[in-house]
Amino acid sequence: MGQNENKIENKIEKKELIEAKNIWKIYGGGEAKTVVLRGINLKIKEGEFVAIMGPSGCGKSTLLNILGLLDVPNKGMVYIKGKKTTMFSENDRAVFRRKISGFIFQQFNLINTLTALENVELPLVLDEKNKNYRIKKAKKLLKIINLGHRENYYPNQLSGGQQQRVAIARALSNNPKIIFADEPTGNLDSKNSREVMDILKELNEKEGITVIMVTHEPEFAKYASRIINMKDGEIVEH
Ligand SMILES: Nc1ncnc2c1ncn2[C@@H]1O[C@H](COP(=O)(O)OP(=O)(O)OP(=O)(O)O)[C@@H](O)[C@H]1O
Repeated sequence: MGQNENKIENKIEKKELIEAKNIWKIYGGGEAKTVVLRGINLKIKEGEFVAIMGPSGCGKSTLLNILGLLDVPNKGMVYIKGKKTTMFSENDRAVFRRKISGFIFQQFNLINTLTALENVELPLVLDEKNKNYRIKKAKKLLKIINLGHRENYYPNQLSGGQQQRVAIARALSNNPKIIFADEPTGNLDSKNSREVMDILKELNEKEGITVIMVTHEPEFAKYASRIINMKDGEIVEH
């Protein structure tokens, strides 16, 4: 088969990785009732880099958490590779979060009493990988993000940009297929932000990892292959 045909086949084979159908999220009741998501419909294919944008409070993080199975909607359905996630057991959801997904947050969420190396190793400890494998893998990942020389530093001895890179290495330790990033540059200056975005872009382009990222910043949304704009709990524009 020629190269062109191969390319076409790859295109056809790119499946729906995540589909959200009519997602509603409502907090509280009575006067305190807040409708955060109002019937969101969304499809994300394998290998996409999607940026979710919109004003503060419009429901971006809530949507990301629901797509990443960290949270559940009040109504509607999330499908992972066509499978209804309501059919997932609590264990299936945990496996999806631990083995298929990597999470990156604005606040880095590193453990301050663990070194950079130990932070990256942690998901592998939870995954019961042996010590040799863990250390080898964590060292390799720290090298990839150019922090090999800081493996024994604690988070408070690292700059914000370095901490976020450690958090990325940690998110990569389980070879995830999808990275969920919630304002990954929110606490970084523009130089460090660009570095983090370049890493995400490279992971997407070279490793084929699907990236779903919430951001405020149009400059960084441009790294994505698709931008989804939200307003008041709805998607207003793809
Ligand atoms: N646990 C909760 N209980 C009640 N309301 C909540 C809860 N979590 C979020 N909300 C509300 O849901 C709305 C959407 O929050 P969300 O964090 O998804 O917005 P966002 O678009 O990510 O905002 P930002 O850009 O400021 O992070 C907000 O009005 C928030 O106050």
